[in-house]
Amino acid sequence: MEIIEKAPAKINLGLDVLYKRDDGYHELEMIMSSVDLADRLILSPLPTDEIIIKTNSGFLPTDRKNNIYQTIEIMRDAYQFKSGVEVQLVKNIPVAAGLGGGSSDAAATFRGLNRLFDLNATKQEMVDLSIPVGTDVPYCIHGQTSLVKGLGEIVLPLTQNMPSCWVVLVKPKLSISTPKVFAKLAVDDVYHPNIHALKNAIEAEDYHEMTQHLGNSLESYTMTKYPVVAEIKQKMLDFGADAAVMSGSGPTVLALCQKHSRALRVANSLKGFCKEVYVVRTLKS
Ligand SMILES: C[C@@](CO)(OP(=O)(O)O)[C@H](O)COP(=O)(O)OP(=O)(O)OC[C@H]1O[C@@H](n2ccc(N)nc2=O)[C@H](O)[C@@H]1O
Ligand SMILES: Nc1ncnc2c1ncn2[C@@H]1O[C@H](COP(=O)(O)OP(=O)(O)O)[C@@H](O)[C@H]1O
Repeated sequence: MEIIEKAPAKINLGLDVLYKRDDGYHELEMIMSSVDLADRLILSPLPTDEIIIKTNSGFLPTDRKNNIYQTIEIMRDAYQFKSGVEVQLVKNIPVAAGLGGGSSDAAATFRGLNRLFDLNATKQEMVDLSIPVGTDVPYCIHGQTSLVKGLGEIVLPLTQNMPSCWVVLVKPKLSISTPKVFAKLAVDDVYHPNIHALKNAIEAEDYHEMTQHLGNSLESYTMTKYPVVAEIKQKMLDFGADAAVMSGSGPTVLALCQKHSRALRVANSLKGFCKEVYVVRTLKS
């Protein structure tokens, strides 16, 4: 028996860093949504108790460092099934891009194991178990446009999906260290996007108003350190995107376009500049 699960990329339409907590982490308030750029996982049971991960990506660990591996161990512990599992991961989401690929793979593994072994786990039970795997996993288990708070463990689905549109994703060839970004952030000085206006615009299904409120507190530090990120955003706007913002801790920048022709124009204009350019759609839950 085989189970196939899709693991869509997440985007941060809004990311506000509220303050630095006593434990050193930063309290966040975010609006997250998902797009149809997705990894694919094929899960099957094994006669032994092994966990085997096979992937087309040369860069990923296939041992306990992989979020999929950790998820299988956590679910096996919680639901006491003995069987081993093989997961074939078809990686389409760029790694370490601010698109939550690893977290989405973990969420797909929770869903897939639930189906494969008839575990009857509720969404909330999976969310509770997922927190140690990664801060974006609870959102990825919910999977619909949400207000996300804390470090990512509080997920409040909005009453509406984000208005449907085209999303252009551009990832420069850069690796950005998330710990470094947070460590260097001047918290008292960051830009605070208006997350509540963004939430209200989405819930009112007002595309134009939504585009006015995209924003990311981490953007200005990253753009100063890596000017190419600012250049990508500016080019997207110059070529007619309705709005553009960096996703998560970057370096991917996303642009929203209502018209497909406009999205193609933005994408084509950036292809000579960056190798990794994707034109995708928003997802409906
Ligand atoms: C910024 C976000 C938003 O979706 O997205 P991505 O860029 O990963 O997509 C996430 O909160 C990224 O969380 P996560 O992916 O868990 O970050 P990690 O790499 O584990 O974080 C490493 C380090 O960054 C700092 N950190 C991280 C998250 C947070 N809310 N406050 C922090 O101060 C901590 O020092 C932590 O040890
Ligand atoms: N299944 C997985 N897919 C992607 N990355 C993974 C996975 N499991 C563990 N990782 C590790 O997690 C790190 C962050 O990956 P990813 O989720 O793609 O980034 P981001 O949080 O920026 O969106 C990578 O350095 C990678 O080695």
